[in-house]
Amino acid sequence: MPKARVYELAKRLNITARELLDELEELGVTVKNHMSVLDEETVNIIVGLYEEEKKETLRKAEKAKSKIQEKEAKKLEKKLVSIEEPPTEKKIPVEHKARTIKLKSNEFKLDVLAKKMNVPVSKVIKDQFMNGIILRPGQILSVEDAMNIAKNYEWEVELIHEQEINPFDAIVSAYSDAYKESSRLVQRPPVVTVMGHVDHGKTTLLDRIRKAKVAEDEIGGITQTIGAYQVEVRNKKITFIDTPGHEAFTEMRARGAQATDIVVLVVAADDGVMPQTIEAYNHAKTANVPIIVAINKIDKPNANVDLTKQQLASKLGLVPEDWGGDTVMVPVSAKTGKGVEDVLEMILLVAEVADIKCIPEGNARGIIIDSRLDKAVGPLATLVIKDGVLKPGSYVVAGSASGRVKALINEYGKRVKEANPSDPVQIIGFDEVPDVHSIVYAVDDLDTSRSLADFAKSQAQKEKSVTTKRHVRLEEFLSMTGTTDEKKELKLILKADSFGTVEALKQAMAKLENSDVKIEVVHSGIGSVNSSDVMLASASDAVIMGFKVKPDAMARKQAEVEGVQIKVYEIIFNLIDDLKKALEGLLEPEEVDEVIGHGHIKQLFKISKVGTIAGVQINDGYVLKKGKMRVYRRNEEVADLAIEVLKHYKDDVSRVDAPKECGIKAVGFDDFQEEDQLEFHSKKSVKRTIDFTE
Ligand SMILES: Nc1nc2c(ncn2[C@@H]2O[C@H](COP(=O)(O)OP(=O)(O)OP(=O)(O)O)[C@@H](O)[C@H]2O)c(=O)[nH]1
Repeated sequence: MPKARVYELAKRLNITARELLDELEELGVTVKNHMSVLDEETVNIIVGLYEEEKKETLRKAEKAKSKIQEKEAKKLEKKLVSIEEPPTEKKIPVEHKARTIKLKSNEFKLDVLAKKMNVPVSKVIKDQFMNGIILRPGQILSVEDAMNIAKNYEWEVELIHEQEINPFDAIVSAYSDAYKESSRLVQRPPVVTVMGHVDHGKTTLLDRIRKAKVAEDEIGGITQTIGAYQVEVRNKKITFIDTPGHEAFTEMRARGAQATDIVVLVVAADDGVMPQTIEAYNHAKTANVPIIVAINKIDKPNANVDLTKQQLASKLGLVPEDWGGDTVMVPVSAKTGKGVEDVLEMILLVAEVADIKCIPEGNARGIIIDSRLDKAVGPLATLVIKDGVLKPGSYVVAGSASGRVKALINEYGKRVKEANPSDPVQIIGFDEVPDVHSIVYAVDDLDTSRSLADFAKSQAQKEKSVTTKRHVRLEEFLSMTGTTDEKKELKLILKADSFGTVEALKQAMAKLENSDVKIEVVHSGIGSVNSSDVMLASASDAVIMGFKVKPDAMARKQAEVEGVQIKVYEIIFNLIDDLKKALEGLLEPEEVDEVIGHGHIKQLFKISKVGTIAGVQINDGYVLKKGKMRVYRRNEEVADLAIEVLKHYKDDVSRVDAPKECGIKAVGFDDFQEEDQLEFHSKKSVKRTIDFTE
């Protein structure tokens, strides 16, 4: 509405100029007299106020009429003739408990909020105007604004998260639909991951293959490995991924991205089956990936291929073909090169049987196996293509990272014009470093890639704010598996202090199974619960049970992130009893321990008669005096302590938050060292991931 003089506007509003002047004064608008000109904004606000008030009054009149409350209706109608400011609402007494209004994301509008608060829109506008905030009827509000406005009337606003449509689902289902049309599929080269126990020769074998198969001049072009390379054997390609460990392999799977088609399990013939051989095998097995065993170091005088085979059969159930089994085992020496050709031949053979296919054309998708920020070119991601063709100029998205491919670089540092299924390739062009192990999709245009990335970003933020339990918990096993007729299966990862105990536990567990429930030990091993166990549990939806072992610091953190439950026991009876109850659906959710923060010791103060006070920097979260703290030194837990004194400067406090510093005296412990890492934890009756049963 254009500018107007006071008397003109008053006329339009059917009130006297005096009334309008009073109103303006109340709103804090200074005007001289009834001839003063009001600017456009003020006119709009006043008109909005009156119109809203009129509407509100009409609504009330209608309502009153319909309820045959004649008196009220007449009063209100009368009010319409000479509209006055509604009597200021009485302030709700402070002791009145704040009420909650639940709004969907599309309901953050002034009118909706006012209606839900049962306050006329005009009043809200007026009140906010007094606070220096200009609102208009129908205005869309931010969540924060809505909360602030509501607070004035003793209301709280809550955002209802609606089931959002995940735009990535449409892309994924387009690929799965295409996979259903077998005529569209063609074979692609196998992608191979080499796994095995530390020092059994994974790197040497990969290097040997590369040297044997890649022309010298190309090797010369490699300035730094991109984490994958391709070789050609009898005109057929094989891609090797140089994953840093089997955790990475399983993490990809946990994210729904299986990069690997075949696993080569390297076992040194002079050392045999070792704990990480078993871990690696279990990762490959749960991923349902064919395994070829490379029995390595056969050049060594103490190499014993038969003994290794025996161990593979007895410990892993992998029986070699020459003993009547179905596992391909190849004796090799990565050092001399003997048998390496056989490994490659076997990979091709297994690949043929496995019938590895892809959608050869169309928009590409791939799996990121490495990513980093390069000083010269910015975000850099290495991926292995699964389907389609990726070209420079393609628009891509990987989680919250998006962009346009500026350049594609192969493993020899050369720019390439396209990358086809199973090719490893580096992408330059993402706007941020994409998460390693996420899936890259090529899309039609920049808008699509940006909006997908925005969606991923908002999802990630939501996930951060809501602690979701994503995996099975012992207490809820029966209820979570529902009421299907199928036999219910509780998946476990079992870690103990000795092989004997593992075996004893497995036998005891077998006795617990009945016609309705089955226990599947996905992986068992000795030693502390590590991040590999957590990733495997996450990928296979298993609970981790530890007997006389504890999770290491990394595993704890990862379990929190992945929502994996770790239960630790000191007494066999308790472990078995818990399992029994879980299978019978009788296990009560218990009070659990929650990690609330981390810190490290910066300085030590030794005070006679008192003991050692640790000067602590809180890195994240907070510390509670009534909580406890675990002390880690070189990644090993050295103590779990109650806190006797918690000080912030000179004050005794009950809590200190990051990034503050504080002084801590622990109960009965003075043996701190500078740089000890601290993990603060506290009991909570809410369900969490790590339970210390004893
Ligand atoms: N004699 C002999 N030594 C080998 C052979 N393969 C590897 N080695 C040696 O074994 C040691 C470990 O080999 P790597 O290739 O580093 O083993 P890895 O499995 O990659 O080890 P991590 O990366 O630490 O897990 C090195 O000293 C190699 O030279 C082999 O076939 N014969």
